[in-house]
Amino acid sequence: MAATASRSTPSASPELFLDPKRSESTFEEIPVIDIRDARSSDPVARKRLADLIRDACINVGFFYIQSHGIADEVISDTVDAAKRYFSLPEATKLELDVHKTSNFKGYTALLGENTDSEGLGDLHEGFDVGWEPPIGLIDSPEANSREDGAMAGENVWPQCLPGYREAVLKYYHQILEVGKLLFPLFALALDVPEDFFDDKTTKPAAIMRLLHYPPQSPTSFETDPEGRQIGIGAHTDYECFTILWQDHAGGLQVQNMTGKWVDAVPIPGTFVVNLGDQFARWTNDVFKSTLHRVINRSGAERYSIPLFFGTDYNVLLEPIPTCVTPGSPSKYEVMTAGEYVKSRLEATYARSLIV
Ligand SMILES: O=C(O)CCC(=O)C(=O)O
Ligand SMILES: [Fe+2]
Repeated sequence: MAATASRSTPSASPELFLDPKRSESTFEEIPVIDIRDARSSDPVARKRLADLIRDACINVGFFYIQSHGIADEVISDTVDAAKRYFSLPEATKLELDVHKTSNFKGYTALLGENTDSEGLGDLHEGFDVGWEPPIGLIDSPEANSREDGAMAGENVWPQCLPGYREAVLKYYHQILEVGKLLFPLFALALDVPEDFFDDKTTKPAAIMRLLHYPPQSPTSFETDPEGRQIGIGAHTDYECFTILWQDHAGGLQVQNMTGKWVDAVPIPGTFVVNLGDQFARWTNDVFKSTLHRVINRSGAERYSIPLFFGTDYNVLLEPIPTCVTPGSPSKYEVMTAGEYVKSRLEATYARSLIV
């Protein structure tokens, strides 16, 4: 179908989303978007912001956000917590081995994941956390009404690190609020009502990971000259979108349509946002779930914290009406978000070369 709508003059027409040019995107840079207007009640300002987000989602699948409102101290306390945890003896960390839980929470050792099916294991270790009420709010209505289906289960926490759980949950809940600000903007960007995701995101299905990447040593290139053992192998994320904090080490790369790896260089004061496969499913591939990887060649330890936002786990991943037309029919089998995420996690861990 021919598409004539210009991205700078958005319309409600589905043709806007079906512009063939969007799949030829050869971006060289990742846009930086100031999201201060996400908190504005001015519809014009919100629409302007949504238009910038739409452009990034259709052409790149990645963007940086600035003016997000999270204090540096909240971030640094969490990074310190991560450093303390990853410095523990391996045996202590393995007490919380992710394989001991049914919902993939806790510790993943170095090479414990193989994100790229062609890879030889990922050179990172991680600690996974799911939603739980903020400290002191055990009886929150959200906690009492959760139906997490395939992904149900509690977090696990190291008992030997005072303050760890507090720091991690404080960051988790603040970044969750940033995610909640973005969902209505994604809806606006898709020409559906701003509240489109409201009833689908009542119990945020949000997994957060603390990640530690040791520097990639020359030896790993000797044993793996083809570079199949890197920080995290080339992959797309599983949920709707990810908000990622990364330190100054660098190493995150994003692939454009020509196959070129573009560096997502660390920009102080920003988070990286990238779209995942649930959004590709919701939007019938109008929003790009872009391939990315990490190679830590900085010579220093690298730390990062992605938080993956999905819809509630019991919500069906069904294509958004503006993204489906007779000429562009729905591509994906409908399933719940929980079933989808669990199947992807199972596949990633099943490829692991260690058990
Ligand atoms: O550590 C990073 O910068 C990216 C991590 C990532 O892509 C992931 O965990 O899915
Ligand atoms: Fe990722």
